[in-house]
Amino acid sequence: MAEPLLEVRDARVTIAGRPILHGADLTARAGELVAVVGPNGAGKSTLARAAAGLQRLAGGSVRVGGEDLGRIRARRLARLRAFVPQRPRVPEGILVRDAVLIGRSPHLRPLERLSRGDRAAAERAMERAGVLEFAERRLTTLSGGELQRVQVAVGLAQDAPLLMADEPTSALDLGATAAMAQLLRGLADDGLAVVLVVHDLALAAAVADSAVVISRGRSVACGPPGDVLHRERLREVWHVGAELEADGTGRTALHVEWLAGVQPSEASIVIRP
Ligand SMILES: Nc1ncnc2c1ncn2[C@@H]1O[C@H](COP(=O)(O)OP(=O)(O)OP(=O)(O)O)[C@@H](O)[C@H]1O
Repeated sequence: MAEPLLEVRDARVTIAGRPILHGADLTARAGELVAVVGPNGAGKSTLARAAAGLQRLAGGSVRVGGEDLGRIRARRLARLRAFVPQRPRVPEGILVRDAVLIGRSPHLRPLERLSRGDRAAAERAMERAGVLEFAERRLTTLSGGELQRVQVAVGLAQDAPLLMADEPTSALDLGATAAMAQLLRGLADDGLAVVLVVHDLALAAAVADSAVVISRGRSVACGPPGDVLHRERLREVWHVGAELEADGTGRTALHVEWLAGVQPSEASIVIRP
């Protein structure tokens, strides 16, 4: 089996004195799409940020391309992995095309100008993410869903063998979600290692080779989505009666007992008055 492009072992993260991750594992190989799933606040984004080198570890290890993350310099790390954040910072006045071109910066030497090849790579990334039509718009004028797709284009422009995307479909409509699913699956089929943090379990089951379930700061299961996202686990981790159905052709459904009455003490989301 190919060496993992990403290997996170027993990751521990403490924020403001509070343990947020206490034992999370995540492995992704070239050609593989790994979905990271779990309830709100479980630690998925923290795990993805730690795996991307954007969150300091209090324990455990992250290896990217077989090397310890702490030993990889920033510019080289940016050529090895692209990270599409859940909540990107949107600078005033920047055009979409220029934002995507920033994705090329890890490939430039200091003060080196963008080449024709860089511009072509940015155009390809915009085309693949379906954002060419917004190329001349300012980032601040985009809708939430349009902006998410632009963020994916920025990540693609990096041309890194490992792409991590934190909930890139959360603001997308059904058609745009399907297009994103196809794009991410296509990237994995092209040989990238893709890590997708996602809430939609039916989507995860349709596109992912494996799913890592995060619950209360730990990875509690890892394997083919159809195996790990069984009824008992959905009850145990999400506190809901639900069943995943997959026919093996990329068509999936999540049957949820929406009104079955979750005990308030069990609910992962508590709405306070
Ligand atoms: N900077 C921070 N300061 C304090 N707490 C934080 C900070 N960042 C994350 N947390 C807490 O860490 C926990 C895990 O957060 P994280 O964003 O990783 O969860 P998640 O699984 O991605 O959740 P969601 O599905 O809601 O996006 C949450 O309880 C969150 O409030």
